[in-house]
Amino acid sequence: MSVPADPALLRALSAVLTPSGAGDIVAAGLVETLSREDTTVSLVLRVPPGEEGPMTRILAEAEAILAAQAGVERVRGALTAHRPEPPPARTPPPRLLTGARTVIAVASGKGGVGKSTTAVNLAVALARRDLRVGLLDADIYGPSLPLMLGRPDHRPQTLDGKMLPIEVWGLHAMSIGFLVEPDQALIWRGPMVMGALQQLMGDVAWPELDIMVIDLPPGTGDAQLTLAQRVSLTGAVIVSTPQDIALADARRAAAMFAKTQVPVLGLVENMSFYCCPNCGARSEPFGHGGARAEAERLGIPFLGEVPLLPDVRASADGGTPIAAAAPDGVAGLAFASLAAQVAGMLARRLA
Ligand SMILES: Nc1ncnc2c1ncn2[C@@H]1O[C@H](COP(=O)(O)OP(=O)(O)OP(=O)(O)O)[C@@H](O)[C@H]1O
Repeated sequence: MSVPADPALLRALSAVLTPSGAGDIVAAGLVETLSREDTTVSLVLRVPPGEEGPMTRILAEAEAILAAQAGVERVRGALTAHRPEPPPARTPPPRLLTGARTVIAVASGKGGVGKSTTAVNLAVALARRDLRVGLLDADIYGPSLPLMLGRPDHRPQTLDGKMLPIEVWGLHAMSIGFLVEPDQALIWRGPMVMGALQQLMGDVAWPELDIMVIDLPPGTGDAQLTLAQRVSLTGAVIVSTPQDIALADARRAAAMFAKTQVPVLGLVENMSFYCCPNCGARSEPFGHGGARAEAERLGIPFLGEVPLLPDVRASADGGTPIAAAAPDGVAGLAFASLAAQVAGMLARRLA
């Protein structure tokens, strides 16, 4: 059976430039089909009008790149004539959050893996690197940021019709949780979801920021896709626990970002191992190494392991993120390392 090829192959193809040299063939939409059957990969490239000559060379280049990928033994490449131009699309709605130089989404395929914990601590660790950092809790189904930041009862002030983000732990933060009563069940119907997200992004007086960290809702549904389309995401960090079931969901999240052409900055393994707070002994209740192996399989960076520590939960519940409460502890250092890698990957955009 033929299946869509994994995101690593698509990423490999993005090294091939278009005939004009402006952009790559993936971003330019020239990859018509990329599928895989066991060790055989099939590739069909679309020929833009008048580019038949250079596209033959580009197809050969793309075939050579695919043939060099792990697990690929045979590549079947073909060119196809250009499609008729689609009717002019309606003007797309304006992009949101344009005041941030970079925007990264923290995502998970599954709830409860520590996505919000990672987003908050990553944001705090980035702010500790003297970056101007925003944190947007877009997890409209279960906003946990107000509690994790120690401001469960905060209500935003407004200035000139826009809400002011809260300033806490060196961050500028906003959450849907600041707008609804605590414990109020958030049951959103489709159009309301985008309305709420639009409000969080467009109706807030965000200052100029180096990095906006968005805590996405868990899963790979409409809210995540819409957000990826409305915000120019610089990249995504995927959080998983080591179990196979969480990793399968992480894989789905990676595929979603590949589909929306958002680069995945890497995979973080949360609750990776347990450190006994008394004796410091290490154990691995959920197994170990799964996320690293999965990252390798997907061809994305592995961004490190965050330990399962009672202090991480206690400090989140107590409103002081562990990256601020104990930056030199084992979890604080894990988040500092994550922040250093993310800042490194964004360095060109932040220079
Ligand atoms: N490394 C860790 N060590 C100990 N507790 C953790 C760790 N990471 C997360 N937790 C705890 O696990 C619970 C779930 O974490 P969190 O809310 O961050 O998950 P989530 O993936 O954002 O969930 P959802 O998206 O469903 O809200 C919280 O109580 C949090 O304090």
